Amino acid sequence: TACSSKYVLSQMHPMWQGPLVVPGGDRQSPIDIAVRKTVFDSELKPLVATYDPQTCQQIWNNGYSFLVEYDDTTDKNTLKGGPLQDKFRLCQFHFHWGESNDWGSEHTVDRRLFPAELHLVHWNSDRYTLFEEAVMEENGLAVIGVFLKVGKRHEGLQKLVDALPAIRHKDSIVEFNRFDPGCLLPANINDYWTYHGSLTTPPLTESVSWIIMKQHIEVSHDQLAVFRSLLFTSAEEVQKSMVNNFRVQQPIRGRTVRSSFT
Ligand SMILES: NS(=O)(=O)c1ccc(C(=O)NCC(=O)NCCc2c[nH]cn2)cc1
Ligand SMILES: [Cu+2]
Ligand SMILES: [Zn+2]
Repeated sequence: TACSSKYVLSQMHPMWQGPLVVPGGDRQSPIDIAVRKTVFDSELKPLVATYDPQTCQQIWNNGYSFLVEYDDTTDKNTLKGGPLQDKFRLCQFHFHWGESNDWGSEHTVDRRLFPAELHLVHWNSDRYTLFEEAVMEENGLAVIGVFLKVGKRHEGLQKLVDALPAIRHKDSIVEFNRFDPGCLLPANINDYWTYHGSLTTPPLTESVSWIIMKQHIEVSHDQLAVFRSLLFTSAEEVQKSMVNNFRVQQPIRGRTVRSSFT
């Protein structure tokens, strides 16, 4: 496993990440999960994720990543339990990845980097009526993070991979239906780490209950290579490959990462 010391990532950070550290921000993401410093919390409940593939709407390149967006005007795609007090609605999922298989994830486990990380973004529909409201509130969002490793081909991911050439440039969008986000979750979703943090791209708001899965999923080298064929740039601009779209890690600032397993 590649450790981050082998790859001292350049401190130069593309402006898309926004400032390296948000002034006054003491709950920023991503972070390293130092396993021996995590605290087992027996009160953490099993996670209950219920998703309806029919509510999948579009896939688009927003210039940071590619997003698969769901109809979140009803309670068809919900997440509850785990560390959450309320019911949350899936709004979108997206990934972060590197230019090579040696790095790409935003979170790390004992400094171990993964080639990519999936984020399933949910907002608190018990307390708010719109994502845009929830994104500003401390208990507004819940994001499930799943690490990707290079190995066998992920059959469920292929439908998504096949749609990527159509959204190569920034701001391109295509209709995308009947995709079950549940197929991207690991077999066991009850072993996770959880902590309070932020969005990892602007607006970087400290409104996220992070739920990072202990178990990774596997995708093939070729599937990941298609992610890297996307562009940060729009059709008129000089082409820049969409790679290394992860934020540098942020100070833990005394936060505790809880684990649902011993
Ligand atoms: N990397 S990360 O921390 O997980 C993350 C970073 C930024 C955003 C964000 O800014 N997200 C806007 C957005 O997703 N807006 C959708 C609006 C919407 C509502 N309903 C359907 N789409 C979401 C997640
Ligand atoms: Cu900068
Ligand atoms: Zn993300």
